[in-house]
Amino acid sequence: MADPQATPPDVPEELLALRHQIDTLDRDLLALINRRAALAQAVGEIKKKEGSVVFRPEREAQVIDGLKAVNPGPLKTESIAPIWREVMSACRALETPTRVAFLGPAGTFSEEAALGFFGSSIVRVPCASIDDVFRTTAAGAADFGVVPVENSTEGVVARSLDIFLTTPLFIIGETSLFVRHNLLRKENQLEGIEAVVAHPQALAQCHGWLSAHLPQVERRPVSSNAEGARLAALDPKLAAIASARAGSEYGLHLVAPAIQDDTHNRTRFAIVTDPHRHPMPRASGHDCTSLVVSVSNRPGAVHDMLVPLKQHGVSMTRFESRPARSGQWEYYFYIDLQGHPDDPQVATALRELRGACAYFKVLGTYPLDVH
Ligand SMILES: C=C(O[C@@H]1C=C(C(=O)O)C=C[C@H]1O)C(=O)O
Repeated sequence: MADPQATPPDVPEELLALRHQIDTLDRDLLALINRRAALAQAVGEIKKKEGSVVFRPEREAQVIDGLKAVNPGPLKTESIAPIWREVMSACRALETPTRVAFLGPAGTFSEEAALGFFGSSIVRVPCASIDDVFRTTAAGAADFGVVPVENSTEGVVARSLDIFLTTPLFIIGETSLFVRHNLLRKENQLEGIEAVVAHPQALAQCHGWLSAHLPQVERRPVSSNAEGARLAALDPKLAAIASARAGSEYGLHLVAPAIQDDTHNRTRFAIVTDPHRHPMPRASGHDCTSLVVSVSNRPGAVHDMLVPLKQHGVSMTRFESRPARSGQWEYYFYIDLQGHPDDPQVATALRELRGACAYFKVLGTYPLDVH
């Protein structure tokens, strides 16, 4: 039998020499990464003694920011974050396992977001619904939960925002994903599809394509896109809308790629945890603080509430309203501010803003998503 490692006779000398150098460097890299891992283990021992938590999102953000600032190239700066996230994920796993809950089953965009944020050295805890992600994390069966909060085409994920009002969990990180929807099916053709099964958000995000290419076909909402893919694997008359990863997970053909109406379709996710088990991240230098507030129903109340932000030079990067369901045309406002409550200006602005609100809750403070 031929040796798979043997070099074919027609490979030029020059290429062989370069590959030899790469092999040598890879061994050096491996040795260096192992030295890094041993240091992380030592950090883990100190944390164990102190009884402090392992995952430090602000430190990980600083590590990535610091490397991006000194990257000499030719490696692209956007390649730094995914590489080091994986390295740090593997190092962190030597300190303690990180259990992460997300909307399952395997193959969802939520799972992809969890892997993108924590790296792949995690214990995956797939959940049946967004509510279940919050419940599982609050009950301590997962250390962190990953929940979608907004989509660039469809707007807010209402269920997540509503749960934020009452959950004891808080946000310690954010991450976002380009969402590419594909039509997946057991048979590699568009003919003979009886129903397209997907999460209602995905059906909405592909409305234009479905109307143009499958106008007569039923659109059947299911709990997640990956659940749709699972169902499509069982019934050849069904087609799913899901990620290419879900397609390979369930053995489906990619009948039509990238069918979302908006090619820049992005979803933003929040990373939540239990404040009794995890402290609020410290300032990383590039932070975001999320709040939910309400004001009394009187003219000028919303304006007055925002004045302290302007006065103290704090920028607002998001302002979202949701009905308070009181039947009185009252609203909750979801606000993202730039900065950390340890910044004196942010602290003062928050104190004054709180004074102007009927309801005020800090949902979390965390390092901005680093790419
Ligand atoms: C090693 C540490 O623990 C974890 C792993 C990190 C890393 O691999 O660089 C950074 C922060 C923590 O999430 C640390 O706190 O420094």
